[in-house]
Amino acid sequence: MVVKAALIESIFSVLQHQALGPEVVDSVAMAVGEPTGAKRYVKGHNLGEGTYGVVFKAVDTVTNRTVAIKKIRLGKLKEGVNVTALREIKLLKELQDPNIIELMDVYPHKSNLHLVFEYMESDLEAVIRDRNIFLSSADCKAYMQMILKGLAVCHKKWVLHRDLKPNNLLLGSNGQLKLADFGLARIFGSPDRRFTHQVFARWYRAPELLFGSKQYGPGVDVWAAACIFAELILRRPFLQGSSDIDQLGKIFGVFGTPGEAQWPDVTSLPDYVEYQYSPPQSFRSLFPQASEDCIDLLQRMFTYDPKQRITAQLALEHRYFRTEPAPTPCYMLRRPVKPEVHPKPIELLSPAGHIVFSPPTKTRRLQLFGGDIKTAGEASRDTHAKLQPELGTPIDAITIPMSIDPKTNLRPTLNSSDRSYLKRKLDMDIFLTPARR
Ligand SMILES: Nc1ncnc2c1ncn2[C@@H]1O[C@H](COP(=O)(O)OP(=O)(O)OP(=O)(O)O)[C@@H](O)[C@H]1O
Repeated sequence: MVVKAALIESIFSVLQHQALGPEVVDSVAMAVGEPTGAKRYVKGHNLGEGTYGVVFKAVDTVTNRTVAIKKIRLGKLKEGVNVTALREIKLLKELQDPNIIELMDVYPHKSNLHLVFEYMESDLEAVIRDRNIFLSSADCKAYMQMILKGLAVCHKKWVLHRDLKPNNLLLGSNGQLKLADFGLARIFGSPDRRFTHQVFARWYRAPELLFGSKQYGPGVDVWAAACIFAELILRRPFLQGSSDIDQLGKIFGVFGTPGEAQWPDVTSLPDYVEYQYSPPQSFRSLFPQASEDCIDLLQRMFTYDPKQRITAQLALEHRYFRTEPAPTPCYMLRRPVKPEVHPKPIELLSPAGHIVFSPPTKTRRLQLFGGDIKTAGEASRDTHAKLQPELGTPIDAITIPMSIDPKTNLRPTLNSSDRSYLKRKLDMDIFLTPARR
């Protein structure tokens, strides 16, 4: 690990005093002997932009490895410090595991902090969306096992990820899945510790969060993992609410409105409101192709009462992972078709006649402009229809229902007011509550 603990600690202590700016951070780096951080990497193209910063591809000239560098503005003195980066560094330092993204280096440059990660080829969302990939039950089992292994490690170290979703599950060239994007992660453990409930992209939010719980635990990550499990099986996001209230409505429409017997504390949650009674649907009807073991595990992960919801560790020990078929070895998992490998960029024609090129690596940011908005499923079908002759492979008979909210054409993520609320909240949290070691 190239990360210089001393450097990071120095940055932490400098930033914790808040009276100092980015120039001081640079001089701290010099003092601990790493003035050439930025010079070590040859910058490549942008890989994408997340809520907290731009990520670009680069080559490490010392090791010759390809890396991904996340550039995060440290912020001006009067704006306060961007604690997201600090949080991510601090937690990733403690979490080293084959199923968790490796933070290889950290360096300040100008007024930005750069986090250097191992480069990952793709993500689980690209797999789920790629209609050329048939996901067998052994493949789904392999992905779930890797997700739960990564989560179990986080929870064992008292870390909640709080932003699990398919595009935060990155895939290496050997098919290995790794949990990434720890910008919203938090230390948990103290029973009276109160957290913000504005975490997770809506479709992956546990019902206790939607009812405003501030004293939640690792069950929120298990619920999100269950949503991803269902998404792998169905090949579409499972519970696609268009607002928080609608999200709860979608959950209750599927699993039934919870009563006190099923979830004893539900009525005392801060934002609890009574919903009209809906009966539960049977898991068998929701997942007709799934095995009994698979359904049993899904049911345990989708348990309403967070206290009774299965833990990531116990989920890993569930018989689903011990019975046939065995999880596919990761190097045998099919990788999504990368747009770069096509002879020409993927084209999507908008109704108004504009040619819209898909982003080089990130189909999930797909947004059409001019005229009607297509669903991602329609766009994906168009894309494949165009590519089929070039690929030479017939799009087989598997019919995969693909639907993303047709109104927005996008997966919901945190909105800007959520983000500024979070930023204020997290700024306070990190300086007021020392992390558990
Ligand atoms: N280690 C990595 N290797 C390759 N690409 C990466 C890596 N880390 C991030 N990326 C890519 O960089 C882009 C931005 O990632 P980032 O984690 O900052 O945000 P995000 O997950 O896309 O969005 P959000 O912040 O809203 O969750 C994404 O396209 C992501 O796939």
